[in-house]
Amino acid sequence: MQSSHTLNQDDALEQISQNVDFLTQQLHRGRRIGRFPRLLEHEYLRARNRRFLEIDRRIIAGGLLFYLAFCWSDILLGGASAQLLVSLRVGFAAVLFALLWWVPRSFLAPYMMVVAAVGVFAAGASVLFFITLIPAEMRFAYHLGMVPIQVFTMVALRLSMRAMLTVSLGLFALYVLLLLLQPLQTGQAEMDQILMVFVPLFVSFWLMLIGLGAYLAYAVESGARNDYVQNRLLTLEAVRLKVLTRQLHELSTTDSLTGIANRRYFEQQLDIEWRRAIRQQQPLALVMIDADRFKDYNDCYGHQQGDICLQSIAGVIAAHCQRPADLCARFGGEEFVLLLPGSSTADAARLAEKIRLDLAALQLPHERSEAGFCTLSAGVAAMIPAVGEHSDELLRRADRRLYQAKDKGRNCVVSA
Ligand SMILES: Nc1nc2c(ncn2[C@@H]2O[C@H](COP(=O)(O)OP(=O)(O)OP(=O)(O)O)[C@@H](O)[C@H]2O)c(=O)[nH]1
Repeated sequence: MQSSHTLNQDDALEQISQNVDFLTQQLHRGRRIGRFPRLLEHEYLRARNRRFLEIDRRIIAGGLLFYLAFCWSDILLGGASAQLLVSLRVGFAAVLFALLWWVPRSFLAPYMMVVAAVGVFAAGASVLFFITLIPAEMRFAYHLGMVPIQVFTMVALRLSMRAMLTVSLGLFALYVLLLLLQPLQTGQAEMDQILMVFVPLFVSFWLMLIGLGAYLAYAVESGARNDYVQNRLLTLEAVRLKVLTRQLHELSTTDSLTGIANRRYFEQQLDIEWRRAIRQQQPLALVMIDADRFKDYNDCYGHQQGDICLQSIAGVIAAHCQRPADLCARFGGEEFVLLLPGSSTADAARLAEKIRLDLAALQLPHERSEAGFCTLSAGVAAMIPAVGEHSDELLRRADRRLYQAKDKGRNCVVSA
């Protein structure tokens, strides 16, 4: 007989195995940063965003401070627009700081990577906008300002490859647009000659940086996805181990035929309760129960039917085992025990009598028994144990009374 609890555990193990197979497949698929199947992708993005929020809020704050530090260049190079540039820079940084610190984390978490990508894009776009405001001969310096922004996008933020490429190519496109709309010429021949060399070099340098960034983002993202799956597998293995340990514990303490505790577990509990009874000087009661004429039952109805009968008897006994400390167990063969901490002999005898009557009420046919149906005999004993006494004494007393019950003609409870 398998308990529903065991079935649930088997279901849980089956579910774990399916999940392990599914995740292992993800590890072995060809494309390393392709999206996971829908649900897993959703969970991955949630976990990634949570980590991103924890780690990268400080990095973004550092980036913003770095961005703010360039107020000095606005003042030095901005000419008539210096004040405007500083105000725009400080205002922009303040808005992002406020967003990072005052918007609740729980609200920001799902969008953190998008916020970071939009933030860095806006920072880059602001620098490009500043270029349009400063004197022509100083502009090239601000072109160089795009380098730290690109590096920050690539390295510090650890954006997904898609986000990194979107931000980088977006800024690059804006830069090209700016070059088309606002030629670099300063009107100074020597300066313009240098810029003619500088700009193509800068453009190709930037494109190379984006290529390198894409490769880095690919490596980081595929590693992160791999780690995520490996971590999920480790968690599943830990859960599997827990379920198996619990199952092993149940197997070693449960009687496989009846589903109630086995003798080994009973003996452990008897030892524990015996010592507790000594400490607390409380009574400990034991009922030994034996099916009557069970050899005849087997001979008459077959061993299989005998097993079913033993399950019914165990069911009746278990139904009366209601207090948390009460324990019923199969002692062996057709013999059962009931351990009742805190119960007196009279209490335990009353309970044993109820069990006897309940089994009789089932009227399980047994043509070779005196009653014509299945019955049981029980011996009851209770003790307030003293230091130095052994729990075997309680077992002996209950067993002796069980024999007395058999001698009295069976189908009865003896408690004195
Ligand atoms: N079907 C079945 N029978 C069992 C199991 N364990 C023990 N038995 C049988 O239970 C019977 C016990 O017989 P006995 O010890 O002679 O006692 P009894 O026939 O019940 O007679 P009394 O105890 O004197 O009433 C034996 O025939 C065992 O084979 C079991 O798991 N399943």
